[in-house]
Amino acid sequence: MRARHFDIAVIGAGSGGLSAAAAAAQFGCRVVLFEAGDMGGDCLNTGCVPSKALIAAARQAQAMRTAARFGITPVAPTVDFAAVRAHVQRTIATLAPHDSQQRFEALGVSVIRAAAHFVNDRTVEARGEHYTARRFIIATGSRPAIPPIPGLAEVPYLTNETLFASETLPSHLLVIGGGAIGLEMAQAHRRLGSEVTVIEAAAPLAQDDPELAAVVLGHLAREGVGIITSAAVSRVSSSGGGITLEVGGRSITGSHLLVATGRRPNIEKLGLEAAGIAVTPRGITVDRGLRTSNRRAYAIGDVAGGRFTHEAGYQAGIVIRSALFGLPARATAAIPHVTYTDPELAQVGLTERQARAAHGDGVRVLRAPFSGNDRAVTEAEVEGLVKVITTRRGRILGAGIAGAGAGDLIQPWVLALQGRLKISALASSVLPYPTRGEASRRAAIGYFAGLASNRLLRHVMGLVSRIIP
Ligand SMILES: Cc1cc2nc3c(=O)[nH]c(=O)nc-3n(C[C@H](O)[C@H](O)[C@H](O)COP(=O)(O)OP(=O)(O)OC[C@H]3O[C@@H](n4cnc5c(N)ncnc54)[C@H](O)[C@@H]3O)c2cc1C
Ligand SMILES: NC(=O)c1ccc[n+]([C@@H]2O[C@H](COP(=O)([O-])OP(=O)(O)OC[C@H]3O[C@@H](n4cnc5c(N)ncnc54)[C@H](O)[C@@H]3O)[C@@H](O)[C@H]2O)c1
Repeated sequence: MRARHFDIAVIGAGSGGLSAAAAAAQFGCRVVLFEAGDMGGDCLNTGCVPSKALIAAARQAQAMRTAARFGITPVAPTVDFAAVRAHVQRTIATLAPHDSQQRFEALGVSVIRAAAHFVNDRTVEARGEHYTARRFIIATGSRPAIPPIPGLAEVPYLTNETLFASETLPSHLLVIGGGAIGLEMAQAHRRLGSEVTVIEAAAPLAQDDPELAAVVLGHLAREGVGIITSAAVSRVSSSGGGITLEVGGRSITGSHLLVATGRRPNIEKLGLEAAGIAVTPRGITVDRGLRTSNRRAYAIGDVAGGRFTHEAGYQAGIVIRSALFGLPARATAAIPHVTYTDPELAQVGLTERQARAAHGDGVRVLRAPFSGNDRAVTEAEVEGLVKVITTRRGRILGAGIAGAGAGDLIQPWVLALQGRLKISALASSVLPYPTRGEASRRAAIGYFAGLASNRLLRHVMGLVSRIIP
């Protein structure tokens, strides 16, 4: 069979694959892009976009309930779930053209709407045709990992792949898994009017700084999200339209069940063995330049152990630099992450625990609570804090923020880490008043608070005051 030849073949048109295909096409390469499902992948269709649209609707409902603190009569909102769902679907439709087949074809990319798999180390097959390429970029993403809980396979359960198409608001949503999906969706459903119970096997938000996570978890508890921690679900069953979980000797019954217990990389149907591409259960094995064990092939995004859309996009840039220009490129940037609960939880670089593990006691921990931030006070949203970890000499190791808008507020810290700025750069910046961002500067200034007790500095100041009376 004669193969069609390209410079770059990209498998998967999600966050990583689309970024890579667009960049390669813009540099004039002949690019083929394979997509087995919907253009845009998880993020657009069943991930970031619908989840954030649902969260936005839920925030409006909550604002109506809690308006009394501003002197406005609070009301119990009437939630028209079909209309909420329509808002979610409309949001996807609004953003879809950016990821569409038409847009990519206009960029010069050959888009093949079919599953692709390797037949040897330099050829993939899709819909019975062969395609060769100078370089391959595998960006096939991940899918929900379903735990082997007895009875689970026999009951109707939701995952992120089905949740946003669901037509009824659950009266009681059970959620297995207290990670990002579990808690974002738990709060959104609670605010829209569901009773919600989350069952987490270990600790919720375990990737984050416990001090910051506690701010979010405390808020969720006050809003009525039930979270059962360190608990294993031993059995799942359904009867009379309800779903029952056996958890630590007690039974909890809900109307719907969401399983949000992590991800599995999409590696099984790719013919990776034929291509000499090594894998582990965590995904395709890559080096720091994201190259696989087949030197013609790279892997990016969730299929290579990634977790976030911006991470997949960043990795696309790294492999394009390497594949097109042969430039040595390594994925070394600190990847921030944000959990879009309210309050939000954001982190970049090391948490306090990670910093102490790496640097021992040679770290400084700087904090600025939002209760001391004028804008937060005017908006009656004073929960949370900025927490920054530096070395003794003021090198920034990491920053975390729990509070309203944390995902936006973390951005100067991303820049600071990327640009290797010292804490003095943030402390000396002039920020507009009143903004929540001033809390970051306040935390940075905290680094210098210790200087007032520095004996040498006080001695010098004493001398100066004698010379210049
Ligand atoms: C509910 C939810 C909320 C999320 N929220 C956020 C968030 O707020 N912020 C954030 O940064 N991240 C978020 N994520 C994570 C984010 O969606 C993923 O990290 C991101 O989509 C990964 O991009 P990717 O390119 O690796 O994979 P995907 O975007 O999943 O794309 C993979 C594509 O490959 C296709 N494919 C698979 N196999 C083949 C094959 N053999 N041939 C052809 N095509 C194939 C699939 O159909 C899919 O379209 C969320 C995830 C979920 C589930
Ligand atoms: N805001 C964001 O950036 C965002 C939002 C949603 C999802 N995502 C990404 O999507 C992916 C999936 O998210 P997720 O929440 O499913 O995974 P996760 O890894 O964030 O959390 C899964 C949770 O489930 C728990 N768990 C596992 N097995 C369990 C069991 N049998 N019983 C009870 N609890 C169990 C784990 O201890 C963990 O806390 C992640 O990569 C995440 O980064 C990101």
